[in-house]
Amino acid sequence: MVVAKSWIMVQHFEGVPKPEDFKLIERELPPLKDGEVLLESDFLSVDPYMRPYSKTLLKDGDIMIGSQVARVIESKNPAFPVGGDYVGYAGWTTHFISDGKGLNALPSNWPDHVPKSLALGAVGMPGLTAYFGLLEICKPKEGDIVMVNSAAGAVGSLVGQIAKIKGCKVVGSAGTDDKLTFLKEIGFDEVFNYKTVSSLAEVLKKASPEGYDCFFDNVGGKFADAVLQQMKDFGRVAVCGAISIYNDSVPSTGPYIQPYILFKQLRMEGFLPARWDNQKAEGEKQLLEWVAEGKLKYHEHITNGFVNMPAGFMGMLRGENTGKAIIRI
Ligand SMILES: NC(=O)C1=CN([C@@H]2O[C@H](COP(=O)(O)OP(=O)(O)OC[C@H]3O[C@@H](n4cnc5c(N)ncnc54)[C@H](OP(=O)(O)O)[C@@H]3O)[C@@H](O)[C@H]2O)C=CC1
Ligand SMILES: CCCCCCCCC/C=C/C=O
Repeated sequence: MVVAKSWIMVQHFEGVPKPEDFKLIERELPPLKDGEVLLESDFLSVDPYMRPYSKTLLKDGDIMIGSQVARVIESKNPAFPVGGDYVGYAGWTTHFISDGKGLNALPSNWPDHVPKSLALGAVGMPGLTAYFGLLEICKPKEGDIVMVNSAAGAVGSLVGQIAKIKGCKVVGSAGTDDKLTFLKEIGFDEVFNYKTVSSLAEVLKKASPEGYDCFFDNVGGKFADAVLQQMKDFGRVAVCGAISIYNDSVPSTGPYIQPYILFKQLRMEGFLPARWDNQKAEGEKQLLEWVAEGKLKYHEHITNGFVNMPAGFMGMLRGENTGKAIIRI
């Protein structure tokens, strides 16, 4: 008999998620039926999408959405042997039963020295987001100038490095000076702390007086408004995220962006990595290769203990993470 611990969302978040919005529950899992497997989570992911997606995908009392790297500990399905590692989307839970649908095996050539938690980060959804979002939406060319915000995070830190691999100049922003040091270490050309600069417009102009060819936007809101005004003609904007407005209860209004898009003839496109599911294996292979060769550096912000998962999530939204925010059981 296995008892699964899970975190539920007690009530829909109002503004910034708070500790009282989460509750830890325990459930006894039933015996396995034929075709089923029992998995135990080793690493769980906390991601910004959980905040906006909770509004549409969850109702009060549901288990929080999310993914994990989990190990098969009992199997009644020969396709999923005991000991196998899979990425699952079972939510914030220590154990779960699956019929195998939606379980994704880690790439077969996963090197021993690469932590399996990277299947939730640099070689997982955030990695694929950076890879396809940058290459397919921004379409960077050698010599292009690329701006990325939330640059020290899971996606942004990879975007900057992939842009460098492609021969671009990369400008990145983050919310602490320690994060700026990290960005310089992984190869960013120009960096700034958006929380301490007196004018976003000025710092963006100083970092690249000629403007920007590509903008990989993780933040949205006023930050995006400032960058859009400094795009070069025919610039490409990948709308990846809008973390600066996910917690807004009332939608804010900003400058209307159509004139910048029109007169600079910009191309601006939102995207979700599932669009490239048919190329997922190729993306994972390239990311894993770059990681194994040391061309793509990764950093993980590990929170230990399932009991601390809400704290890890709220901390990530506040900017406590450098690199990918991970919960280790
Ligand atoms: N399109 C897609 O399919 C995907 C989109 N995303 C989006 O990409 C973005 C980054 O995600 P991810 O890399 O996983 O997360 P991060 O690892 O970057 O963590 C979130 C970071 O956001 C920054 N942040 C928080 N609040 C603000 C704010 N008000 N203004 C500016 N920055 C803020 C913090 O860093 P700092 O110290 O710099 O403030 C924090 O560390 C998010 O918007 C997310 O929703 C992610 C994955 C897939
Ligand atoms: C049931 C869980 C759905 C998880 C979807 C993950 C896709 C991430 C897309 C992110 C968008 C913005 O952050």
